[in-house]
Amino acid sequence: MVNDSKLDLSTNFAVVADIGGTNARFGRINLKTFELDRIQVFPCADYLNLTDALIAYRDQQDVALEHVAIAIACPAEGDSIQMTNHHWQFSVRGTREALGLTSFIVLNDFAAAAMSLLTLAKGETKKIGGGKKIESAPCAVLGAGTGLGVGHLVYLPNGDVMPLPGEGGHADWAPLNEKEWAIHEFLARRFDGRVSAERLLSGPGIENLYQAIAHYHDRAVPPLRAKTIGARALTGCDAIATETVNQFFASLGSFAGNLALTLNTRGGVYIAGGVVPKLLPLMAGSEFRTRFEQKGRFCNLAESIPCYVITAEHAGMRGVAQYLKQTLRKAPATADVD
Ligand SMILES: Nc1ncnc2c1ncn2[C@@H]1O[C@H](COP(=O)(O)OP(=O)(O)OP(=O)(O)O)[C@@H](O)[C@H]1O
Repeated sequence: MVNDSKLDLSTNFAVVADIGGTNARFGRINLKTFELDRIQVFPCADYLNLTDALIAYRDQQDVALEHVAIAIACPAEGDSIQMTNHHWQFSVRGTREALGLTSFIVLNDFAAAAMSLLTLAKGETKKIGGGKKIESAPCAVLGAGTGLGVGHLVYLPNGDVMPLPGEGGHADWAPLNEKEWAIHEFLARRFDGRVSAERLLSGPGIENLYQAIAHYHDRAVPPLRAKTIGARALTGCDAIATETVNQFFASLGSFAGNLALTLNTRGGVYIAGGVVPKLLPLMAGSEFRTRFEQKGRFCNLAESIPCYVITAEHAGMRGVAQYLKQTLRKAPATADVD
């Protein structure tokens, strides 16, 4: 997290954003009520840089750019920010000065996704399979979008929560059967000998999987966008697309189960990102949960941990707002922000 900031309890509104490799989502948060309004989504590809996108948002929504807090899909630890799956890069201080901002806070997008878990109402998640959530136990959140994001949320003894961002989407992918080894071999040739989980478990990953599975069956297929593959799988008109989505969910289950074991996430494993909600009708019949639980001597632990797909709108921006809420609460209080 980078905080170039004079945000305090006297502030009324902040602009918040959730910047992914494909979509930049903006909104305005009321810092007294924590309500989000003036929401607008821009394709990142339409803007040269973040500053231009922020200016377009300001002009189209008639909001003041004074306090800005963003979640972005890359490490956010120093002044220099470079997106992983898009060309935008900027200096935190340079952006604050160029836009004349009073405060500018930059979070990793999965730190925000982790904070968003605190805001989820009952109807905003869909449970996949069994297991029972233990309140205040660690949670994991992963999200397939342009990339594969990973974060965790832990509860501290003083009642605060701490989001733990990371780069878990870039951990090695582990094949588990003969077909997966063939997929691994195909993708290793494409990606310089190493296959990270993101190479399968993302929108571009679905496109890679489609080619790899066609190759496994000795079939020639055209390069298709993830959206088309997803649509074909949903209608059942393309057997390779159906197999691709099934493979996607099987590997997502294995990966989610690895996160559950790594941090003993008895608070649950949550699935964010734009891809899974679009393919949700195919998830229940997939191998997702079987593979989540297939953890050898620790299958009982995996079985006890629930999985949820986040179906809430704008969870990333809500996560940024939740982060601001916790930060402001800790500031020396002269006013009530709740
Ligand atoms: N119907 C669909 N089925 C499968 N994938 C889809 C579908 N529609 C869009 N996608 C893929 O979803 C991805 C974009 O997802 P999302 O909106 O979560 O991205 P993002 O938040 O900008 O990215 P990130 O945060 O991962 O950098 C694109 O790779 C796109 O190809």
